[in-house]
Amino acid sequence: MIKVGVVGGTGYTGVELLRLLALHPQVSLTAITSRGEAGLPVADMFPSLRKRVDLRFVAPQDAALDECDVVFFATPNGIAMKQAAELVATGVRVIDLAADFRIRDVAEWQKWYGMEHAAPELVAEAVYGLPEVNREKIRSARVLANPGCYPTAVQLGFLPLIEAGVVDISHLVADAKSGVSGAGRKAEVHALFAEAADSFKAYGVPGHRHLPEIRQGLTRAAGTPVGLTFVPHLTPMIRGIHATLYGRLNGDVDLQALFEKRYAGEPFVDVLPAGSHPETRSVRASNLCRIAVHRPQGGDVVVVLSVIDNLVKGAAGQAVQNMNIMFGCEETLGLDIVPVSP
Ligand SMILES: NC(=O)C1=CN([C@@H]2O[C@H](COP(=O)(O)OP(=O)(O)OC[C@H]3O[C@@H](n4cnc5c(N)ncnc54)[C@H](OP(=O)(O)O)[C@@H]3O)[C@@H](O)[C@H]2O)C=CC1
Ligand SMILES: CC(=O)N[C@@H](CCC(=O)OP(=O)(O)O)C(=O)O
Repeated sequence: MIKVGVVGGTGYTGVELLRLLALHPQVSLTAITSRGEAGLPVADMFPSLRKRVDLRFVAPQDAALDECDVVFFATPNGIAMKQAAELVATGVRVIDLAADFRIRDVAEWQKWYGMEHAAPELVAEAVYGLPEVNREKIRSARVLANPGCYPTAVQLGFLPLIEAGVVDISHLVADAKSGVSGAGRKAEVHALFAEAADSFKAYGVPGHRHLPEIRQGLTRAAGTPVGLTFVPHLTPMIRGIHATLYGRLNGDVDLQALFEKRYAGEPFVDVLPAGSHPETRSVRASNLCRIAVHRPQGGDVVVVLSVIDNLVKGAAGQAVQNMNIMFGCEETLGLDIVPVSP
């Protein structure tokens, strides 16, 4: 059994991790932390976990974390980088759902995240956990940087085009919409029902912190820097990301065959039949990314539609997928979920 700790068990990605891990046949949940709720039974805060999770919250520095095989950090940016080195030194593997280890250029990370990095030496060894790209490196990772939610949807949509060299990489456009749970469980005015419901808005147009992460992944695939415009939007749904991606084609190519071939054998990427329009509800609560590719009017613009559940393939599900790879489990273990609909 894999002994698992979760730092940040009271947040949205934390409780999503618990939902998935509670039924994972190879996992023994060992420590779940909260700063304010230490001592409280987890199921008292989340009745959905009654009779599934039989632990009480402990403090984030509790010694029980040292006894784990792997610790997930479902915490705000800047927390895992302070605790990871100590855990890794005692043989505990770390999976960070935040962004502390995602950007290889530490100066670039510090610019976007507005803080000094506490463990630059771990950034150098950390593995970026997008299994569809990095599966082999993930197996032996001691520090795993779980990708961001928008970066997951956008990279999976663009990668087949970039890897095949069929798109103009200097003018890529990613127009992405997220549900409100993307902002986390902490109280914030813009996420209040009366602010976010029955309304729709873009944000972060001059520059969102996921831009350097997406650019890093696409540049690696292209082998040369890409030009990307990324515009996130907040949409009044709870879960889900819908990314609409645009690029100019270099020549004639069978786009449907290209995408089907790239993701053949990938358990969590579903390339839909030609002409499809995926809905976020078709992946709700599952670890799937569903993709459709279009070439409107037979012109030279390709439009890719990519949908995920931000809390699952965009966070906790991908983190469990990475844990499965790191510990030699079947990659789909605990993640074989039929999406909830409606
Ligand atoms: N929501 C989403 O869709 C996605 C989120 N992420 C990333 O995952 C991380 C968690 O996000 P999310 O679950 O939404 O956030 P929440 O705000 O919902 O939860 C944050 C959690 O972190 C804990 N926490 C806060 N500060 C500290 C601290 N100083 N030390 C230890 N624990 C702390 C809180 O617990 P307590 O206060 O009880 O200690 C809480 O459990 C973030 O980095 C986020 O950017 C990544 C992809 C998608
Ligand atoms: C809707 C919303 O607010 N989304 C968040 C992004 C989601 C997230 O948590 O960011 P990471 O994946 O980097 O951790 C935002 O734009 O800040």
